[in-house]
Amino acid sequence: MAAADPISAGERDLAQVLAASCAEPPAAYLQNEVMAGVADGTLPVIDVPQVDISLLSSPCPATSKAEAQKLGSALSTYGCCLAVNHGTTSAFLDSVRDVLNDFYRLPLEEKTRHARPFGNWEGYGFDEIPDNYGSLDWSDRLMIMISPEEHKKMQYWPEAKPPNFRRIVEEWASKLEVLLEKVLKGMATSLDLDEKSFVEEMGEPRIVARFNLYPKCSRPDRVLGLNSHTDGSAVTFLLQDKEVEGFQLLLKDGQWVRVPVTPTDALLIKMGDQGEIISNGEFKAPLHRGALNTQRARTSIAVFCIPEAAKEIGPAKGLVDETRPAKYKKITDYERDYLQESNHRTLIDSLKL
Ligand SMILES: O=C(O)CCC(=O)C(=O)O
Ligand SMILES: [Fe+2]
Repeated sequence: MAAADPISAGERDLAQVLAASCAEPPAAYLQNEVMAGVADGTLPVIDVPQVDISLLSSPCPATSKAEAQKLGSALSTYGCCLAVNHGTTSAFLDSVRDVLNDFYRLPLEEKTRHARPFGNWEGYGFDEIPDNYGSLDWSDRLMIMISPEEHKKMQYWPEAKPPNFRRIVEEWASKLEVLLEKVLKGMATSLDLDEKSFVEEMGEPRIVARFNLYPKCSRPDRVLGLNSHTDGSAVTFLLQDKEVEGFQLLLKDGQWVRVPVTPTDALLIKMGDQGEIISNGEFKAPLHRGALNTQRARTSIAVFCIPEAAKEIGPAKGLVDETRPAKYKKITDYERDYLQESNHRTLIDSLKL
């Protein structure tokens, strides 16, 4: 649990001023050592497998099953895949990127009208810093629950500025609800489960959007935009920057790789810890991080799809029998514990049987 926010908003602004002037970042942001390969382009690039979401609901059973198997295989090998034909046009995704950029261009007084209060995760501003947290993240973020309707806290949603924010994000939320259901059905189908199985395990999903801005940084070899972590969600959708690369992933063999910028209308689908648990470890939540560069700020939007708080989450029934024991304990409201945990791997590890 965090006792107090050790870094004030003033210091955070300083980080951005420093970024602009290319001076040395404050010590609290520095990783212990130079991270060879993180920022200098020497890490290998992976070709993330593509999944055509429209084919998951093809009237031809062989076609939909084959696409579901592509999804399942990507999620078990890489913990992620690139979704195409996911029901949202490039033009609409550009308008989502535009409202993010318009928000971050507002003066600080305007953004802090939606500031995250101490003890909350929702709102504008940096994350609460748990005890024993490593180096700070070189990032600014706005985090809001975008679905279901009854859990939305509109005081954290930009209203008049930027003018289209609410309309665009609400429209995106309804598209993402539909996409989530298709992806959960595809995941279940790939494991030979009833297609509704994961949808039912999740209950009424909570969908949280995190609008990330990573300012440029003079020391991308010592500072991360986002420290390495797994997501606490079941499934995460990531809308990447169209031009600036920075998302990196740890493969099963221990190799960090760069994920290239995404084609304009593709969305990255990523497993979170609860996706790993529900699938009894068939799908892997990958460790990932955000790298920086000296030239340009980078943005991304991560959308976390989280099971209903009251639902008990554990390996899906159809995946456990005498020959395939449950690999994880059951848990309720994993997300609450996750948000308080400084080392996210420890939390899912504590559930392993
Ligand atoms: O910015 C990125 O590419 C990654 C974002 C992310 O992992 C997160 O917000 O959890
Ligand atoms: Fe993440």
